[in-house]
Amino acid sequence: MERRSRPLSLCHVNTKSIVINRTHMLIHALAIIVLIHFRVSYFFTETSSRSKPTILAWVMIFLAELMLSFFWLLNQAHRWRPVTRTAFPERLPEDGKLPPIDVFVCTADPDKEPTVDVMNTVISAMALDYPPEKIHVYLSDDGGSPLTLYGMREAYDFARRWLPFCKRFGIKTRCPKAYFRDDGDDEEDDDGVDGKSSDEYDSEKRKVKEKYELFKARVNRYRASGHGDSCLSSRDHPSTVEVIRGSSADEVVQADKQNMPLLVYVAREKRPSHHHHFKAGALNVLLRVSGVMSNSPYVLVMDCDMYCNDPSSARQAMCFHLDPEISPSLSFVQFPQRFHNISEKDIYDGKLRSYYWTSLCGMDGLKGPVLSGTGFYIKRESLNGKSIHEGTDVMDLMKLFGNSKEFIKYLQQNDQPSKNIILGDSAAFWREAQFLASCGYESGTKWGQEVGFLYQSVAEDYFTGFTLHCKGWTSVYYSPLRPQFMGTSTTNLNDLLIQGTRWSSGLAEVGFSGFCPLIYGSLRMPILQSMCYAELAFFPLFCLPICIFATIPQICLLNGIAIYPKVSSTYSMVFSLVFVSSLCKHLYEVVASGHSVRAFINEQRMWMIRSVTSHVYGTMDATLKQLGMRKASFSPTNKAADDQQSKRYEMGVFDFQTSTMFLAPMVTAVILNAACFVGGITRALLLGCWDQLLMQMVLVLFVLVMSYPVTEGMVLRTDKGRIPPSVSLVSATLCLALLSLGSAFLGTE
Ligand SMILES: O=c1ccn([C@@H]2O[C@H](COP(=O)(O)OP(=O)(O)O[C@H]3O[C@H](CO)[C@@H](O)[C@H](O)[C@H]3O)[C@@H](O)[C@H]2O)c(=O)[nH]1
Ligand SMILES: [Mn+2]
Repeated sequence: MERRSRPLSLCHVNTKSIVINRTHMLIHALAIIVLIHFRVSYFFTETSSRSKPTILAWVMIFLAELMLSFFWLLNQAHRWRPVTRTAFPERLPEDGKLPPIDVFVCTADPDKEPTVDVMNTVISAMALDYPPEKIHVYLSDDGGSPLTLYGMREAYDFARRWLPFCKRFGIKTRCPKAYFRDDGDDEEDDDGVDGKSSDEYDSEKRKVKEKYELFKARVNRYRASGHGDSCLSSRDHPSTVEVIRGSSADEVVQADKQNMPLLVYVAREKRPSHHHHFKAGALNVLLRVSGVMSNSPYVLVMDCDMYCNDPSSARQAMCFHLDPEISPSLSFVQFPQRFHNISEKDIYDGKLRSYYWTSLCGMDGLKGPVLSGTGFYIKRESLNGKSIHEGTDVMDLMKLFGNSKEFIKYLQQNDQPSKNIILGDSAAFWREAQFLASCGYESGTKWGQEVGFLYQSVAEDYFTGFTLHCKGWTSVYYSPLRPQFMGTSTTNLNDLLIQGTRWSSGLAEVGFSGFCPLIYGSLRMPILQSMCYAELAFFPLFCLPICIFATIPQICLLNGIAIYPKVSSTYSMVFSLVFVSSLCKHLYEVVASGHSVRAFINEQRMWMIRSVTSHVYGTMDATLKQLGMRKASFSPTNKAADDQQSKRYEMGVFDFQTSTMFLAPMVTAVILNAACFVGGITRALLLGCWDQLLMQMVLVLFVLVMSYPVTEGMVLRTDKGRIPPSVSLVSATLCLALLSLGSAFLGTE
């Protein structure tokens, strides 16, 4: 009795953060009000310094300040009530009573996403610490590549060795690549060998390692033989659905089939004439195919670059999904994305610390975190768009879900999932599966609009989560000490900015659409929650104020136009307060989350770099899409590392091997700041106007110090990763043009 009453999970409100956050909010808000008062009153008082150009500069700076203040306000929503959680998997009911889970892994391109790595993800999912007959792993292969299918068969064979090994010795790192990579002593301590003699463990480990090497070699040989070449067919191929049963019958395997999770390969049909909607489209096909095979009530979604790092995530997620207190409205449990390939120095802020350490904990204290694409356990029912029960009219359901009677039959049996497993020996079944994976299946249905993962934005995760919250579903963020999922982060500037552009475009797309969180969201969810969504949707718009702050005060400085109060006036204190208080708050958050001052600097720097590059292009892309002048695109990030680039990354040296499109705005801004700084100092030395111009000089100096790696890449470095002189030249010309244009508008003389 006593056992039953103990909760499966606890939610702790982070009181200390709340006190600090709200106090800071109050002080900062007051300072902003004074600042606004200062700006507004300027426009209503006659002073000798008022000339048309000065007013123009002031208006621009004021607008930028208002935008920053608005973003700051949105940013406070997730700081209102941060929480953390604890789960108690040991209190779950016995295995027989646990619900089944379907695992979805997506891959798209065997060149950018090395097959062996994708299979590692698949194997780590098969090895989840959960009754194997209740785990069904589906891999969606958007590349339709024979190499991936071959890899799956090999992976299955290896898993027949690997799974019993993990179970027998209580291995925690069940992604073979990670396990053998961290072959050091720490790992063994961590993993323990569960009472088995270490000789036995060592010898088994050696054997398994041999098998793993063999598995890798076979896959790589297949690739080298050219069998896997699928460049041409990746956009044009029929559907394939296959239950993987392994190829080698002669192996002495330690596990019988009963102990292996179901493994299914799905390549949906792709034709140039049909839009395939990228990952969301792939996930929806998996929802349908799995719907007629296992139809588990819960689905774990994983990107192919993110493996299960701790096998207990399924049980931990169930602590929330089976908790009667929160379960009825709970749609998904989101685990953080952590990355295994981030260097000590993390120069590109690849950890996304502010998102995974601050924002999501904050949203968890409201209605729940944003859906973050990978590492989440979602209730299948919540993706149906409406509640379905046995009596629901079949014709109505067909309008929503398409014409598969089989699929609709299982849809209506949502409550008895485990009985549905068909290991498909009938031809009719396979025809149905192919039909569900065909590219024409969705036409005339509500897939992607109301049902499944939504197509509106290339940030399908964000948008799907948003509409779930709009419908009243909630979510939970759980970030235990040992990361449950480990992914591959982008580790060079080029990939990072391309990815950033896609994210910005996907987010801004929602912000600009009829689904704008501030309007559509605030009518359907608590205002604080909608502010959190708006913060993300408008995040790319930081490019507007930052581009102004990177140029206007500088051009004004060069032309002797003061846009900040005199240092001797009290207002200057208020401006300094706003500046320093936001920096201090950020620094505090970085340090309080266990990170270094260097991380703080990296975050500031990357925020500036992104604001003048990927945010700008993302915003433009979203605007053009909104105007119907551009189509959506999703180029998967490159997961195969380049040696030279990796070396530079490890050393903490920026790699500027990226397109001029990304480099030019950065370099132009730095040259402009440097030139105006020199010009401003000279002016002050000659004319002695320090009092008026000092604050501007400090701002410019701050920009220059933060962007030191750009200056270094331009002037001091000679390696391949430097900024090419041609780009510097183009940027210098751009800078000259900007200066003359700016001075023509703003110059007083
Ligand atoms: O047409 C496509 C394109 C991509 N993918 C898969 O989508 C996943 C994510 O792609 P990736 O290149 O790794 O992009 P990231 O920018 O790293 O992904 C982040 O951003 C995406 C939204 O832009 C989210 O879907 C992801 O979960 C999130 O990790 C990968 O498994 C891909 O194989 C497909 O299945 N089909
Ligand atoms: Mn990824």
